[in-house]
Amino acid sequence: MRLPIIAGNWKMNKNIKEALELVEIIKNGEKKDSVEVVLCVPYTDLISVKEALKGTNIKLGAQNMHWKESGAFTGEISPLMLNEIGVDYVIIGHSERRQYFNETDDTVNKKIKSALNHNIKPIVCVGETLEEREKGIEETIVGNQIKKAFDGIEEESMGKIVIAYEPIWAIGTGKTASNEDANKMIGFIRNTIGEIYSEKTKDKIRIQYGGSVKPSNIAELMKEEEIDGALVGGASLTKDFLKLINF
Ligand SMILES: O=C[C@H](O)COP(=O)(O)O
Repeated sequence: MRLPIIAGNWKMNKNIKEALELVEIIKNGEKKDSVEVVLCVPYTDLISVKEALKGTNIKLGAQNMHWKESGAFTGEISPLMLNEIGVDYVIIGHSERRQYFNETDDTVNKKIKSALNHNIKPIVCVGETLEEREKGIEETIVGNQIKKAFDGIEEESMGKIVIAYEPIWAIGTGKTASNEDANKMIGFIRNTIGEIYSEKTKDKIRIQYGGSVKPSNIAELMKEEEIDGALVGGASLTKDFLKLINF
C-alpha cells in the first residue's frame, strides 16, 4: 500500500504575506491522515512557511536546487542551504526548468544524487511534449528520461524518491490527460523502474500525476491503480488545495 502524496507547486507565486495566509487556511482546514501533503514554495517563502508549519505534519519542499554544496554559481541555492531551513522535499527536473533554464537529464541526475546525499527527498519530474505524444513516442521519451535520471542511483535510495509524470501539454492548459492515459503512462514508468531495479522497488515507488489537476478531476484520477498522488500547480494557490488534499 503506497501512501498518497499531494504536493502543491506554487511556482513563482506568493510573497511572504500571501504565503502565510494560505498556510493558515491549509493548517486550519480538514486533512485526512492517509495523505502526505507537501508545499513546494518559492525560496523566499521557505523560512517563513517552515516556521508556520511547525507542529503540523505538512512537509516543506523547494522547487529546485544546485547539486554543489557551495561555490561561484550566482543565483543558485545549494542543498546545504535547504538543509539549514529544514526542507523535506525538492522538485527536480520540472518541465519549466527543462524548457526555460537549460535543465538536462544530466543535471537532473546530478541534482537527484546530491539531494539524496543531503537527505532531501527528490520529486523527479518527467513528461513528453504534445508533439512527442502526437508522434506516438511518449514512452521512448519518458523511458529515456527515467533511465538517465536514475543512472548510478542505488536501489536502497529509491525509497526516498517520488516521481511526477507531467505531460507538458497538460500543464497550466486546462487539458488533463485522460485518467486512462495517465494511468497507462504511470504504469509504464513503474515497469521501467522495475526493469532498472526490482519488483519490490517497482511496487513501492510513488508516482504522481501532474497537469491541470483540480478539485473536479482529482477523485477520478486518484481512483486509478497506478496513480499515487498529484503535483499541483494552479489549483494549489488557493483554498481549493484543501479540496485536493481531501480528495
Ligand atoms: O508542478 C505542477 C505542474 O506543472 C502542473 O501545473 P498545473 O496544475 O497548473 O497544470
